[in-house]
Amino acid sequence: MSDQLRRRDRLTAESLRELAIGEIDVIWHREYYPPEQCDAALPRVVRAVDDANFLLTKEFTSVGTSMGEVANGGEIVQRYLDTSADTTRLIRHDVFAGQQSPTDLIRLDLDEMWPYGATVGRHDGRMMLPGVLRRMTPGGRGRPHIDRRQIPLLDTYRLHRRLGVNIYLEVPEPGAGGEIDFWGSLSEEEFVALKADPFDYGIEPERVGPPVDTVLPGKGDLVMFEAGRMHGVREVRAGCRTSAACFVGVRTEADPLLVFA
Ligand SMILES: O=C(O)CCC(=O)C(=O)O
Ligand SMILES: [Fe+2]
Repeated sequence: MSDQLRRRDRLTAESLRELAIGEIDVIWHREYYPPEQCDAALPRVVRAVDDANFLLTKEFTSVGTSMGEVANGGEIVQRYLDTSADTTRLIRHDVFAGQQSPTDLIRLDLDEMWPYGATVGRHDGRMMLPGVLRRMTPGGRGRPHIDRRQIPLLDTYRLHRRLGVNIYLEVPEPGAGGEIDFWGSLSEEEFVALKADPFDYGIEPERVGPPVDTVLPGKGDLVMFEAGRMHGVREVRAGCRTSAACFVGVRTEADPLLVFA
């Protein structure tokens, strides 16, 4: 029996439904976002990421205060809600000026593909951040982690699943790192128990054994997966890895999908 992930190679209404109910594990849609548009936007993306002030980790940088930073609740939740609209305008109008951003494109597709549409997550009448831009430079990586559903800001939604959505604007040469690794099942509680520091987002790869499957995304590719399955990004050894990302919260099939980042 193989532990390999069950994949689809197009984002369609059907593959989205399969991923949302756990019949498949990954949608890897090559060149979902046109590679020439990646190249056109990249200089402004890099500038925005360089100007950002991201606190979660030194392993990558990100534009906007993101959900990962508010996983433990506290005062930063207000900053998250206070900055989400400005960050969204910055990404849409300054960074992707005159060009559709990957996270706007995915929101439209999800809204049209899901039977009850997709909407930005809200909290106390304010919008969550619907997308981020992320960058890893040489030495950057994402240690194995689970993106939890049971965190203060998401609790009231009682999500069944939390899907990670990434569109890659720039990738290292093959062989230079940046692969996404996936591990087998581990519950949120088991993951939290494994973490040495509750405020750290992930754990050291040495502690979790070999992955069950790996994806090496190319420029423009969309990779969408159940983020409740432990995953991580291998160290970038040369070149840079830049992505637009969000999460999709799944409730029942009759509820709109929720987009947040
Ligand atoms: O950058 C990636 O490929 C994966 C990022 C990640 O951890 C996620 O989307 O949850
Ligand atoms: Fe993640």
